[in-house]
Amino acid sequence: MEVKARAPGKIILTGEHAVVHGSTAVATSIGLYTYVSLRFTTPSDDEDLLKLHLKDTALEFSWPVSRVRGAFPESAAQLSSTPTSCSVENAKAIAALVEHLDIPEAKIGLASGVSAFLWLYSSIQGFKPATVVVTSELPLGSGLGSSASYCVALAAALLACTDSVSTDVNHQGWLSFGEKDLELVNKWAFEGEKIIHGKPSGIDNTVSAYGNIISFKSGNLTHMKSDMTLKMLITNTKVGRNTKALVAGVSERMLRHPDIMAFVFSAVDSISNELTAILKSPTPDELSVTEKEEKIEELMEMNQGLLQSMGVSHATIETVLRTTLKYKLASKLTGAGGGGCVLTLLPTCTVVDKVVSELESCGFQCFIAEIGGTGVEINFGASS
Ligand SMILES: Nc1ncnc2c1ncn2[C@@H]1O[C@H](COP(=O)(O)OP(=O)(O)O)[C@@H](O)[C@H]1O
Ligand SMILES: C[C@@](O)(CCOP(=O)(O)O)CC(=O)O
Ligand SMILES: [Mg+2]
Repeated sequence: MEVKARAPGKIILTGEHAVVHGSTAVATSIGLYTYVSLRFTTPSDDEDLLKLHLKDTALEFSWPVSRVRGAFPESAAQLSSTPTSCSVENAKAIAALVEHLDIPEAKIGLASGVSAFLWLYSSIQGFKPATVVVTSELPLGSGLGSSASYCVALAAALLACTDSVSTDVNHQGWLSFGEKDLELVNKWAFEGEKIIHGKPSGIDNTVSAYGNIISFKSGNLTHMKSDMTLKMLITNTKVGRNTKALVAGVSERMLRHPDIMAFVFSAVDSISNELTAILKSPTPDELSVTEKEEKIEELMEMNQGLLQSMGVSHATIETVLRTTLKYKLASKLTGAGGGGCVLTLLPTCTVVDKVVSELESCGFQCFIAEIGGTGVEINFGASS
């Protein structure tokens, strides 16, 4: 049996980092996906291996299933219907399995992704031999939620082959999950994100699982219906960074300056609430599209200022801000910052050629995001 899952990346329009501390954030899925295919070994394969092939990074790992089973001290009974956090003891067992892989130093960030795989696989599928192949259209570690889409696609493919969800294996083409099953996929993906991020808010896996535009606060999601067409330019500064370290840095700043940071997070909450109101209000309303765009630009600028005060901007992000401002366009970082990607709102009728070529001359990569669209889906047709 073979199943494939795909889960989208995301952009955070407002509220990153503050959302980890209880503020509202607004995010939307984008049309770039991570794909996971899962194939169980058949007796004719004569293999007793669990294989993970990370195609984009050209890395392939395998473990004898007996070694994986033996490594877990709290030998995981199959837990597929009960999303469970990885205990300290199990984390140590996983670390030992990952240490043996000799991941090249330049790609060591992948170790947390491999650890998340081992936890999700052993918890949901137990200790069966299989081959799992991962490919992604998202740049890794750039603020577009590659970690969440990886965890959501993994959880979806793994759960699709259990009795914990009800799926139609005879369906041709891409298939969405029912509401309860989607909730289960999302909860498991969150457990994977915890291994990669340390302290995720849950917004990234939630928007990847559900798709479209959402507002999110303290673990609760609100689906948003908006008739406004948002066009965003994404500029990848190509400066690598790690979400876990940036989130930890903001928490440390909060411990040093609790009163100030409480105001910063509260201001971000208000920004996200204003954005939500603008996006939800019907057009034509008392506000024209142009007025709405101007308000969104101002909210993005204010959010960027607050992200700077959290300490997560970067010289390259500032270069993008300065460059786009020359063309009277507003920008903000998206995701964890510290490099990664920057969003620029493209109001109706904006001509982007000049700003894009200036940004590209700085060595950045620009593209226009396809916003919204479906969340995670599965496909039982092997070749689709
Ligand atoms: N396609 C993938 N294959 C393997 N690991 C992945 C993949 N996508 C994401 N990851 C894991 O997620 C990490 C990047 O996550 P993160 O720092 O949160 O950045 P972002 O989520 O913004 O891309 C990678 O270093 C890796 O551990
Ligand atoms: C910084 C944060 O708000 C978003 C991180 O997104 P990304 O991993 O940089 O794509 C963290 C979180 O919400 O878990
Ligand atoms: Mg991430």
